[in-house]
Amino acid sequence: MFKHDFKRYKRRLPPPDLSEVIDFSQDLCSNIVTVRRVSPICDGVVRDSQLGLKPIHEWRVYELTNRHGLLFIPNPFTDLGQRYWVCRCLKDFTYKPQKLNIDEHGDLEDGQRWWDTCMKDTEKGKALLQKLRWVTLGYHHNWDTKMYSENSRGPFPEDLAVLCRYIARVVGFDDFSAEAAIVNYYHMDSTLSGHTDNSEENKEAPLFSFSFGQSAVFLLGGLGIDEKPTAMLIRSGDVVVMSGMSRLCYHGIPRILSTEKMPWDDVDSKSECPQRRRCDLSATCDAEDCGSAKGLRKETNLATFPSCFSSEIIHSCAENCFWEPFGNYLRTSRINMNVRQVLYPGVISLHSSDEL
Ligand SMILES: O=C(O)CCC(=O)C(=O)O
Ligand SMILES: [Fe+2]
Repeated sequence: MFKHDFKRYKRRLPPPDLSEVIDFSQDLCSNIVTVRRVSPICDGVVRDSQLGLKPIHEWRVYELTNRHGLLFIPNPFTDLGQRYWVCRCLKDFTYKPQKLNIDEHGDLEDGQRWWDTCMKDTEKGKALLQKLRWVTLGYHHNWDTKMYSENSRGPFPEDLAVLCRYIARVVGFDDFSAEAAIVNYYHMDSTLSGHTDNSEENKEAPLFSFSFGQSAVFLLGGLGIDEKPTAMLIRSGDVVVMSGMSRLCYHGIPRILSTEKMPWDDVDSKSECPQRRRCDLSATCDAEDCGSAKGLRKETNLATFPSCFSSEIIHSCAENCFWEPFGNYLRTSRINMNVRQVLYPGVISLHSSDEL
């Protein structure tokens, strides 16, 4: 059943019927029996820092009633918050010590950075932009053995760990610790076939999935491959939490859907930077009417971000001329940050046999 639906949504011609795909951006009414609304926990979690997220009382949190523990939070991010993570995924998570799928291709010299090389406006740069498919952070996922190892563990970005810890507390998980992530980069024809994520020693901890850019059809099946999956539409900014029983369920992405309008397009269209120059990281655009300025600069108050967030990125990504290449990338791409806890609470390393 999973494979059958996967093929149906993947099909190009005739295009699939999307009427059964749950769209959480609509106010869901009670005729969708498979979804219930749950309350985010504000008490004790509210703090001055908003981390590029909307205030918690504005969040909606849904749970699938047929797959307990599958939580869906339609875009809790501010526009600046989304831009921040997109810049981190494209500019900062894409060089050593992170692992990239293109590491073995020999396209990048030692020390050369993927995003900088892609932005050089050369044929090679353009081709390289399309080649990046995944990056691993923290404990690097080994695609062959499907095992993590102490020998293949890098630092986990503190800002991403803080974001996950915050969202985890709002949905009732007090001791989540982000230790591994796969960042997936999809183009319009990309798919991710049905799989379960069970490489983690601790399979009880939830998994957090953040998506930016083009939309996607997300299928969540049962523990086995034969159950009919539930189809959900994931839009830019949406957060999916796989916890409880849903943590080990089959899931996959049969289709990327092109989205006419991105959350930040309103800001963009009103506000092309008149200087048409790229603000570099060390200088924010000083053009008075750089449109970015109006809506997004207001959000760059560093008091609302913990110090582990990059203040350079916070300030730069509010500027449209800095943001432009990132926004362009997203017009035909989707980015998904898939974050897992690997170890049980209180455990500091894996007890794998290769360490003994
Ligand atoms: O792209 C997604 O939404 C899902 C990615 C995923 O399932 C994974 O990385 O294991
Ligand atoms: Fe997965």
